[in-house]
Amino acid sequence: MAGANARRFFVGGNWKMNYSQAVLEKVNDALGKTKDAEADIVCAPPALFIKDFVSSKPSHVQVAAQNCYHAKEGAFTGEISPEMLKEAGCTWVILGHSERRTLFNEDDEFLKKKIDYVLNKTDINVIACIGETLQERESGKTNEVVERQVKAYQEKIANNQYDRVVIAYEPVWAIGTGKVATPQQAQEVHDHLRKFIEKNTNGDIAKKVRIIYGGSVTGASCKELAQQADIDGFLVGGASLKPEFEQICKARQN
Ligand SMILES: O=C[C@H](O)COP(=O)(O)O
Repeated sequence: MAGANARRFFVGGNWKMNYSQAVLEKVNDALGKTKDAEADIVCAPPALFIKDFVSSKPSHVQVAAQNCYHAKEGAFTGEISPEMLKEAGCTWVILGHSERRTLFNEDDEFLKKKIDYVLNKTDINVIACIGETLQERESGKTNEVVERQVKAYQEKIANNQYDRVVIAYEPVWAIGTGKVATPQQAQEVHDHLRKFIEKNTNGDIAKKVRIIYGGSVTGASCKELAQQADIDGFLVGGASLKPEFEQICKARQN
């Protein structure tokens, strides 16, 4: 596999359903100190507050939505289209987060429609999430599960669209639990995923595609994870709302 440095470090901050004026100010303060970070930094506020973030964030930070629907407009109560997100200032969207899969029953078939629409009808980029549950890991099914989830996305990603996609490996048992995967556990899955992507595409794409890790990443755990050959960044939940997000954005540097 290519050295990790061939791929630009990527750090996503998923605010989930958390927001207040004080949080916005705190996050912008931390982000203001990341101008020298050698990383793509992309934050995802709750949809209602995207515009507030767009008008207050530092210019080097990009904006993501946490979800979208696979149509431009219409009778889809409660949904938001990628076109609307773009108009609000988003250049990325998170798809298939485990909370969407588990709490809102989004399955691979549904997510295929979303990634297909976003990649082929808009120029928005995708953070495509995957990850196994604790039960799946304990019964030795991790690789099988992540392969199935990645394969579903891959059915809709053309070879020339991989630069618009970041794969986020987020073991469900590590999300919001404080139980971060060990660097070795994460590297093992990332390496497996890269080889799997290569099998379905080619070596060039596999070398270039970014695979990031998510699940209880903190300022304390980010450094060793960032040193792993196939970990190209992070998708951060809780810590993306704290001053330590600066440290996470610079995990490869310090
Ligand atoms: O999207 C982010 C992940 O769900 C990780 O969340 P966490 O860092 O709070 O565990």
